[in-house]
This record gives sequence, C-alpha cells and structure tokens, in this order.
Amino acid sequence: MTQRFQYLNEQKNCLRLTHQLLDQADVDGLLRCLNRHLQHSPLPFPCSILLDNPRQGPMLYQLQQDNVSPLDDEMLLQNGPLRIVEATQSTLHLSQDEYQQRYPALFQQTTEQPFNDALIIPILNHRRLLGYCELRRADAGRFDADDEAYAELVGESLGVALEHLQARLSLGLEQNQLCEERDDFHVLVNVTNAVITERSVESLVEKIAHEIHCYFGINAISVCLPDTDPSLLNLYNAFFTQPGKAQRSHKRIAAEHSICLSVLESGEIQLCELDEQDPRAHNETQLFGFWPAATQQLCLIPIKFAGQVLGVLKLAQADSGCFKGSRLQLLAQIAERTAIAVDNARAYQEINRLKDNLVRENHYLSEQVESLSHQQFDEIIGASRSIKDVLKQVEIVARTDCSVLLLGETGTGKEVFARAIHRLSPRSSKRMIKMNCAAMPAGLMESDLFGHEKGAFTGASKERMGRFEMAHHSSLFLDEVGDMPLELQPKLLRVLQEQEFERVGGNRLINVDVRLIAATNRDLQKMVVDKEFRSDLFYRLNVFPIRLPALSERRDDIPHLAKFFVSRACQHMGRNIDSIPAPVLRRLQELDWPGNIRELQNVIERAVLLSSGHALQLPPELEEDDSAEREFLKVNSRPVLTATTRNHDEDDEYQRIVSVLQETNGIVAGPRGAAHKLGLKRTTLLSRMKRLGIDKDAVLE
Ligand SMILES: Nc1ncnc2c1ncn2[C@@H]1O[C@H](COP(=O)(O)OP(=O)(O)OP(=O)(O)O)[C@@H](O)[C@H]1O
Repeated sequence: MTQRFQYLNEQKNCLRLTHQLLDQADVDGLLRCLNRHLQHSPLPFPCSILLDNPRQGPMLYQLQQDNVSPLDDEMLLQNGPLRIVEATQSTLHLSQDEYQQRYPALFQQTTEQPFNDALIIPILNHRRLLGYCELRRADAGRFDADDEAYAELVGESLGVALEHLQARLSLGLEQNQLCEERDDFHVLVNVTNAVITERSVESLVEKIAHEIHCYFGINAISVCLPDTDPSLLNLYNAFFTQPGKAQRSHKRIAAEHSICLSVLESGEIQLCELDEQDPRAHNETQLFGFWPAATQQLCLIPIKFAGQVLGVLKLAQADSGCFKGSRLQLLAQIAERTAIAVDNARAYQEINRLKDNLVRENHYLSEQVESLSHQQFDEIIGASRSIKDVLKQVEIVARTDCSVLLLGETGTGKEVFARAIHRLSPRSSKRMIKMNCAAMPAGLMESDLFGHEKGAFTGASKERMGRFEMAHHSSLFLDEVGDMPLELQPKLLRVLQEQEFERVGGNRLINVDVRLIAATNRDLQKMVVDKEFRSDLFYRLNVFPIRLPALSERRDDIPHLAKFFVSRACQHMGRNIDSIPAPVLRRLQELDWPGNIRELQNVIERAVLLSSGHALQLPPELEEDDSAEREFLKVNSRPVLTATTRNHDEDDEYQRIVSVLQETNGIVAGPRGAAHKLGLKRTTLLSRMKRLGIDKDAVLE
C-alpha cells in the first residue's frame, strides 16, 4: 500500500467516524462509537474520554465491560495530564512508568489492567480545549509517529462531534427550560385568572387547589386563615382522593401548637419531614380527617400581602422533590397570587358585612324615624294625675341602667314612654334599637336578637350582627315581650344577667352593655302561673314595672290629646280646622276607647278627613252603638216621610213620639227625656224623628 493510499484511507476512515460520532445523542454514545471504530482501525486499543466542562469541572468517561462509568473526582482529574495538554495543546506520549510517576493517584484510580504505552490526544475545537482522549496499549509495542498522526485525526473528529453534541444538548436544555418557564407561566396565569374574580374564600381555595393538584400532582392542599377568635384558625381543605376530584372541608382548629401558627407568626416557609409515626403527622391526620398515603413532607408557605401575613398555604406530599428549587419558588409565587385574592375576599366580606349592617341600621332607623315623625319627637301629651305619676317614675328610672317593664293595654303609649326613658338616659347619644317579639317569626328571633355566624344554619351565607350587638352602649326595646318563645327566654335571661352571649352557630362570647326596656299588654304574672313565661325572666324584667293607665282611666287628658291630634292631622292633610265643638269633646270623653290613644288618634284623623267646615265633626260611627249608627245611616239615606207618604205603622209611631215629646216638653235626652220614656237611645230617637219629619219645636206650638 502506497503511503498516499494509506493516508487517503485513514482520512476516509476518520470521515466515516466523524459521521458516526455526529449521530450520537450523548457522551456515552460517543465513547461506545469511538471504541467500536478503533477496534477496526490501525489503533485497536481501548480509549477513554475526558471532558473539561468549565461549569461542572472535568469528567472522565471510561468503558468498562461495555459499561460507561463516569468519574468526576475533580481533584484527581485536575492533577492528571489535563493541564499540560491544555497548555501545550499537543499529544502527550507516556509509558506506564512515566504515567505512574507523574500522575500516581490517577494511575491508581484508572488502571484496572496494566498497560505499556499511553497516548493522550487533545480534543480541540477552534483552538479551545474540550478535553482529551486517551489510548492505552497493553501489548509490548509502543505508539509511533503514524499512530500519533492517526490518533490526532480521531481527536479532531471527536472535537467536531463534541461541539455538535454540546450545541444540541444546550439547545435541548434551553428548549426544556423554555417549556418549563412557559408551563410555570401558564399555571400562574391560571391561578391569577381563577382567583381574580373569586370573592368567597371557599371557592378561592377550591380553584387554587385544583391548579396546584393538576400542575404539581399534590393531593392535599389547605389554606389556613386566622379566625376572629385569636385562639382559632380556619382551615379550608381540598383533598384529592381520586385524581381531579376534590373532597372539600372547612374546620376551625385550635391555633396553639399548630404548625400553621408558627408560619403565620414568622412569615417564613417551613418544610417538615413527617412519617406516620411522627406525632405531628398524627395531629395533622386528626385535623384533616384524612392523611394522603405515604405523605412525607409538609410544606407551609406564608400567604403575604403588603408585608402582612394573611394566611398559610399548606401542602402535603409524598414526593419531596416538589418542595425544592424552582418548584418551591413557583409555589411561593402561587401563594403571592393567592394573597391578593385572599385580601380581596376579606375586603369583600368586610364591605358586605358593613353594607349589611348599614342596611339593617337604616332599616331600624327608618322604622324609628317613621314612628318619631308620628309622635312629634316623642311629645307626651297628658296632664292627668295618673300620667303625671307615670312621668315621675320615668324620670327616676331613666338615669339608671335598670331594666324597665312597661305594662298597659294596647295603644296606651308603651313605646312612646320607652323612647322617653331612652331619651332621658345617659345612653341617649346612641339610637335605641327596637324589636317586636310578636311580629318576628319564632324561628328567626334568636338570630335576629343575637346574630349568627356564617353557615350557622341553611341560608346563613354570611355572618350577621344581632340587635343586642347593635344596642351596645344603648337601649334595646323589646316590645310584646310576652310573645318571646319559651325556649329563647333562658338566653335572654343570661344576657340580662351576664351581659354576654354567643351568636347562633358561634362559640365566641360577645360582651355587650345594653339597657333593656321591655313592654307587654299581656298579664305576665298569669303567664308565669300558666307556665307560659319563665318566672326567673319575669322577676328579672319586673325590677321596675311602670303601668300605663288606659285612656278610660284618664278621660281628663282626652281633650288635650284630641286637640293635639287634630292639629297634627290638619298639618299632614293640609286642612284648616280651628275648633272642636264642646259636644264633640264631651262625646269623645264619653266613649270607652278599648284601643286607647291609638284608637283616639285614628278616630280624630278620620274626623278631620270627613269634616267639611272649620269645626271638627265626628264621623257617624261615633254614635252610641253600632245599631244606632246603622239606624242613623238608614234613616238619613231615606227621604223624610210626610202625612201622605207614611204608612199605617209609621203613622202610629209618629203619633206616639209626638205625644211623648209634648209630655216631656220637647226634652229628648236625660232621665226625664222622651228617649228614656220611649225606651230608645237618644240618637235612635233623633234619627226616627228626622225620618218621620217630626220637628220638636213644632210639636210644642
Ligand atoms: N301620651 C301620648 N301623647 C301623644 N301621643 C301618644 C301618647 N301615648 C301614645 N301616643 C300615640 O299613640 C299611639 C300608640 O302608642 P304606642 O305605640 O306607644 O302604644 P303601645 O302601648 O306601645 O301600643 P301596643 O301595645 O299596641 O304596641 C302612637 O301613635 C303614639 O304616638
């Protein structure tokens, strides 16, 4: 074979080797491919590769019984031939003895079988050293110049292939990183989108848990938020016992000794290694009622917003790889987004609570403004002895904190006096809160009075403040207290005695300072005997009873009240009535008024409406009784009879009335009057006279 032919042949071999090497996906493949090639080349000796990676340090790849075993002992490799090859960028030719002498440690570590001669060829790419490859021959021969030349060609092929491989690997790496970044970004966008519109904590947790579960494969996700009661924490859990299907729960747990509390306080991420023997793991199981199989790690990440720790994102997982490096960073970013949403949800809850309170306060206020406007700001009309006695009692009791029980028939002014007591009391700067026990359905009364926590009963979607809380530092007027359900009475008694209570569905004691004014038109004492009212509550309410007299017991006040109501009604209706004739006032004083002042007020309003002139006229129903009224109306709606239109019976009646009138000298009313003699009521007689066309003056002529 001519030298030229041999040269061309070697070039061809190396070109083929280069192609084969370029097809390899990794360094292991390169090493295997190279050794296969060498077996059929002019240098049929085992070859190893050392790569000098500037970031990770040198790495030696050797083929041992067809297995590639990398060696990354940096000290050992740095102290080998690497640095001299780097400095000279040329082949190093060493006998075994020389090798052993110069690099004893590396020799010992890498020499399984003795060798005779070694060639160390630099792998260069554009004069940059990528590493070297090392050929060792165990036979008696030594490498000559031709061997060196061929080995250097192999080194060049390796340089090209390694450069290519590195470019491919880093491209793949970059691509992977890009994909990872894209996915991370995606999950963050998903979390942001999921939480941005969420206003309830429950659905917020559900959505975040879903994203975390899908992306990280984590099966137990909780969000822990502080409770209004500092000794408790709220734990919102989502557990994926089946892929993609969450079991949700909400628990209030004791804050003391819980891992969440330490994260809330420190604001630092906490990782806990647990196994089922660990008492903390046991504790977690108790809290969750669920323990994800083989859980080894708990990761607790603070949910921080504007420097404040709002809660904790708690994750339990078997694969601790989730809670490291970039994965942990991503979870922390999810916690940041969660914080914005938690803050929004809290703000929304607070706004809603305030709005509800405002609506309720407004409602109470308008209830009260309405009643105030009817009362000319609680003006109490009355100069009778009985009402003066009541006013004295009101003055005495108003300045104390003592409970007051207002007793009296309906419409006697119990609410008016309750307002007067509150207005004269040191609590008058706050408005009085009122509740009518008869108007409130029994089932709603407890939560209306004491408020409720969210979820306390079906439909309790929000926490709500009750009237007792609203009446803090003020007075609570319980109207119709006799209608309070028996089962609620002990709770009322407790507030009156201890000034503390719990909301419905809550276990937090709420302290209030409330002055109670109760009223009833029922006979509470009898109710106690009949076991319809608790005696202990009765005695507690009855500390200062004030009995309001019925209107029939204070007839002297009727003219004052009538004038007051007439002027007020005229104002409202735009009427001008400036006198109440004496007979009208007298008539008003005669009546029984079972509905008391309220009834009087209604009658006057009606009279104002019906009166045609400037003097008040009574409405027809104010006749002595209903039959008289009917008669009056009947008679008045018919034409007056004359001698020609009267029938026989009517004629008889005409004669009888005329003769009695003549006997009584025209007097109709009174014991000697015609009505009495005929056994008729005065008004009935007057109606009949009108109907029959009898003129009492004409009868006497
Ligand atoms: N002394 C008074 N002066 C002026 N108006 C009064 C007086 N007492 C009561 N009223 C008026 O009478 C009406 C009934 O009064 P109030 O509602 O206080 O009675 P009550 O005893 O609480 O009735 P109920 O038992 O039916 O609740 C109200 O319109 C009130 O303004």
